Amino acid sequence: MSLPRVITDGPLSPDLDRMLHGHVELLPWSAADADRDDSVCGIYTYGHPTVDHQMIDRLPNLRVISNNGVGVDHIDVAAARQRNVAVGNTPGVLDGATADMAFALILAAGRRIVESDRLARAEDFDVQRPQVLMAHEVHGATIGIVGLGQIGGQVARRALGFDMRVLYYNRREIVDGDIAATYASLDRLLAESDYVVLTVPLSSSTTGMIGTREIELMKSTAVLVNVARGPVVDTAALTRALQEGKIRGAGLDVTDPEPLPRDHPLLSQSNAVITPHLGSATFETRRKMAELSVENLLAGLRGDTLTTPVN
Ligand SMILES: O=CC(=O)O
Repeated sequence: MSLPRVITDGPLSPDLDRMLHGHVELLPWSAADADRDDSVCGIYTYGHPTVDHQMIDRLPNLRVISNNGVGVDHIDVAAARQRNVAVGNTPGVLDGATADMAFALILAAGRRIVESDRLARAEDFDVQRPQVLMAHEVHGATIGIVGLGQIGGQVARRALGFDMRVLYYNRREIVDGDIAATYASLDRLLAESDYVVLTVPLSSSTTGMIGTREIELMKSTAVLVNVARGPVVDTAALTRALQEGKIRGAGLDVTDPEPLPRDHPLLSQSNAVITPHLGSATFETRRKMAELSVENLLAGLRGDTLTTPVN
């Protein structure tokens, strides 16, 4: 019996290869370039390849798009819905790892860890000078979480462990929430926070949410941390602000564009700590993401309800 055919952007991890073996026939992403392909029933997105309505239209027998990740800004979910194609993602399983990364960036940018590491390794480093690489404290500071969802909530829990005052901004205030966080307008949050952490999904309303005006509202000692999506921040405005010392630093797990071109000025800023989109990159979390996304894919191919459908 022939296996359902699924287009994917690989190479997939060995775990995923093992989980899919014997269940589906994998086709390379380039297979989607055909004018029309009646044989393809599924799309499995591993990185963040674009699935637009043209691609969906070229695959008339498509039943499911399963995304190995929570953000689905690269998938035209509305077009899929219109065609009755199920879309699945992996919410919940990566919140802790992504919040850990947010905190790693808070501490790294806040306490200048990367600069300190470079100094400790420098040829001419001899004795520690008293004023070298001074920073500001993380514990007891005010953190402003933009997007108190599942990941933002995990960031808040960690912040409370650091005795931080937690502000958050959402489109709507959370009533009866179980986290000791105070709702603030975005402007107030930006003005009062020492660490501003972005954990919102990318959408038309969050694209460019942090630009020149918003950065101007931030304290000159504040640090901006982005574990959401690069385009939530206006890269040119952030680069200028870091160059001019308008804010103290940035911790970025995501950038726009991603990756940054090798000659991008942001890469020369020592007050920016940049990691290449590794929020979920732990063995434990990636395993759970693989299991959930494969479960969604196989359910969709069978015509069953997905475990974690997008909306
Ligand atoms: O960026 C990571 C994800 O969307 O899961």
